Amino acid sequence: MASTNNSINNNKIIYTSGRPPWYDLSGKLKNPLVIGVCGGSASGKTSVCERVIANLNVRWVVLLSMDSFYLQMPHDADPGKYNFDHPNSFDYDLMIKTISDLRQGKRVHIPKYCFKTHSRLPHMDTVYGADVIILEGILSLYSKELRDLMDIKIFIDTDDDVRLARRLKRDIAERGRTLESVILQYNKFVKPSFDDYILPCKKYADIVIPRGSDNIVAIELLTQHIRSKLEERGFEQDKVMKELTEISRKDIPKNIHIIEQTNQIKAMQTILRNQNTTIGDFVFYSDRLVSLLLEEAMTFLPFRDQVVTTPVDHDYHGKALDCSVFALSVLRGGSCMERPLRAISKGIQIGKVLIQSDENKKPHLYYERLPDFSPESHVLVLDPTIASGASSEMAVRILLDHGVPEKNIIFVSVIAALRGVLLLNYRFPEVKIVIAALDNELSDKGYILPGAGNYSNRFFGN
Ligand SMILES: Nc1ncnc2c1ncn2[C@@H]1O[C@H](COP(=O)(O)OP(=O)(O)O)[C@@H](O)[C@H]1O
Ligand SMILES: Nc1ccn([C@@H]2O[C@H](COP(=O)(O)O)[C@@H](O)[C@H]2O)c(=O)n1
Repeated sequence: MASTNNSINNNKIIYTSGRPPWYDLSGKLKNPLVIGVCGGSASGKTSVCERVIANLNVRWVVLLSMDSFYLQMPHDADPGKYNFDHPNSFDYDLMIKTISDLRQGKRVHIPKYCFKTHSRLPHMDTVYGADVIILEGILSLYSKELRDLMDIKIFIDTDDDVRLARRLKRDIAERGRTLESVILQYNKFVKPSFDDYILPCKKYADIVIPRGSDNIVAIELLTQHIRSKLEERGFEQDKVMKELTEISRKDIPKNIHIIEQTNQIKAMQTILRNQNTTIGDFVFYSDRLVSLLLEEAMTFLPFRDQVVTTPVDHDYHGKALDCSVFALSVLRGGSCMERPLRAISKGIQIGKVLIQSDENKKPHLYYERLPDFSPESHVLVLDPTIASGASSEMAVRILLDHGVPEKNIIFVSVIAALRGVLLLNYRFPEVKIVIAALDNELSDKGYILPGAGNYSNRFFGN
């Protein structure tokens, strides 16, 4: 598989093209489309999936490989005598649970597998739901329970000789094998298991694609079919984007709050946006502006009435904070906002997530450390910029996954691009978004324009 992104466990990659929106315009969870792609080893399953994903141009696709679900080979087993092509080599229970959880929009942990050591790696990948979930693997259509979770079942039918030739090349180059070992394994296990278990799965397929990724016509037809199935389910990305771009600055939805553009606020922004501003000044004015933003954000927290007695023995009818408040810092940018937050909110617990975009500007979760959220928690999300809105969506989704209600989330950002912030609001209409500035443009490279450049680089000086 081409390494367009993500986590590489030696040769196989869990491809997650972007992250999910999960919700329709009314905030309801959408049903993702689950596709199973089966076929012999090196038939081109992964290559076909990649082509379909590229053609589809849907934002949220998860491509899982059955290889991630190989059971641990017994310690005393000889890899040369072990049948990796038998159904018993796979953890079907985990596969079924994973696909079923993903269908429900739940977060899942996917094991990583190493073909060189024939074992699971200690770390897992965290994957969130998607519009389209694809499971590819030699026996992905073998289990009825798994098939029942699939909306479209595909079999890639590539000539045996072609597959063997490709496998030889790949296994020697990428999986640390010798010519002899590949041929031995092929004759002893791969070919017999193909005949006994894999080929019989063809009868379950809705679509059979001869010649794998060479079959451009079949791939195009499949893409169109998936598109129409997605439309039936209410995934209308193009329409949504068009509607969003038609929203004018005057019709900004009520949960997007831009702080009052006083001269003082404009002056701070001017310093932050100026390319000649020194790091010292950038940090100073960032702290100042973020403090004001956070104060404004906190006005959305629930308060209760409280009466206190003043030192001159009079009652004062005041207010007290009426909830537990946490913060979620979206690293690295969010760390620029932590100091002013700690100065305002004594002892606040700050969770951290590291979300980084790949070369296709798709966000991926690399790290999370979270406090114990509850349905009563209110959370301030700290991220100084909202560009495309994709990583912001992911941060919100993580909170929802941990039981924080959407209405209890307040997203605090210094500068947001119009499109990104509208998209975030579209996905999560109840999240309050508090920003200091709303910029009109987003460049092809994903930079907010006019923007302030890379916020954390300017803050930390690198
Ligand atoms: N149409 C093709 N022409 C040439 N090589 C291909 C083609 N499709 C796949 N390959 C190569 O064959 C190997 C296996 O392809 P892959 O798509 O990973 O198959 P699978 O997922 O079924 O094992 C890879 O090294 C890939 O680059
Ligand atoms: N430790 C392992 C595990 C699996 N295999 C072989 O991988 C093939 C499945 O992967 P594809 O990408 O080709 O679908 C399967 O045929 C196993 O023989 C292995 O060699 N070693």
